[in-house]
Amino acid sequence: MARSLIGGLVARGVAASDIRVAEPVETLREALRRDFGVQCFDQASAAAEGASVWLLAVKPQVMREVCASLAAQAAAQRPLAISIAAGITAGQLDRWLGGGAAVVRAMPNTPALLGAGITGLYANAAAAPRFDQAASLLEAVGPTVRIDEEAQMDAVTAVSGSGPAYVFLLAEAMQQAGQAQGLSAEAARALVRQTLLGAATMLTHSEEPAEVLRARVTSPGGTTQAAIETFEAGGFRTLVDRAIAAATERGRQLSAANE
Ligand SMILES: NC(=O)C1=CN([C@@H]2O[C@H](COP(=O)(O)OP(=O)(O)OC[C@H]3O[C@@H](n4cnc5c(N)ncnc54)[C@H](O)[C@@H]3O)[C@@H](O)[C@H]2O)C=CC1
Ligand SMILES: O=C(O)[C@@H]1CCC=N1
Repeated sequence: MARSLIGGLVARGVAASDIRVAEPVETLREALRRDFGVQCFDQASAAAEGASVWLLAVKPQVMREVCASLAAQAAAQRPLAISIAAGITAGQLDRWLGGGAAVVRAMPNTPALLGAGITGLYANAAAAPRFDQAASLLEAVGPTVRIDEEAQMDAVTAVSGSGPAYVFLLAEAMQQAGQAQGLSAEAARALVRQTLLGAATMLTHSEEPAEVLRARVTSPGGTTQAAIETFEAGGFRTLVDRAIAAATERGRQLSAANE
């Protein structure tokens, strides 16, 4: 995810020399330098030195350890700390950074790499005066949505953080189904990719809700109706509801498991 954000920021004119990245894996550091020209370090403390904004992009399971390694610098530098980790709360981040930290929880998604991401943002009280700074950083890779109730960040994660994977799953399933009906892999892939792009473009350019756009494709007694009835009879909406609820719950579990 950090790679997507770095790519998006650099593509949108942020000076690569202003971005300092911590990455313990040498081959990944080399790739970041080569691809984006950013400064790379093997320790978080080295990357954070002198920086007024920290973007914490490690796995939830290692966030505590990384924050602890930065606590002394957090007390001295008083940075704006932005975490993109699923589940980990602002209270946990604040505590692990030593207390009194300005913390923003951000939940971006991987289309950020193309400037087509969307990010949910929640700020704790200490970060509220610096909210715009966090928003403008993430806006380099797509629009942002301010979330006032922190508990809702798990739902943001479930809908838009994980969301691209649901679309890719749909693409995989449609492609396989097209091939099962006799299309070549190449033809099925081309048809599915452009169909998803076209539908997503209509969703973003139209004032009409998804429901109306769907109805317009669905001729009475036609092919779409046959497919939609099959989806509905198979419990499609319930399945999506259960999947998003499971992802939301996993966010809560990630917080509790890393307490
Ligand atoms: N993948 C996604 O679509 C999204 C991920 N996130 C969040 O982003 C975070 C990272 O997830 P991914 O990018 O998927 O994982 P990843 O495993 O691809 O990236 C994590 C990176 O952190 C590095 N790392 C490990 N220990 C480190 C340390 N001590 N200091 C600095 N870097 C260290 C790893 O070498 C790795 O390159 C997670 O907290 C996840 O919840 C948030 C939104 C979307
Ligand atoms: O799967 C995950 O936990 C992360 C958070 C949102 C997308 N990827």
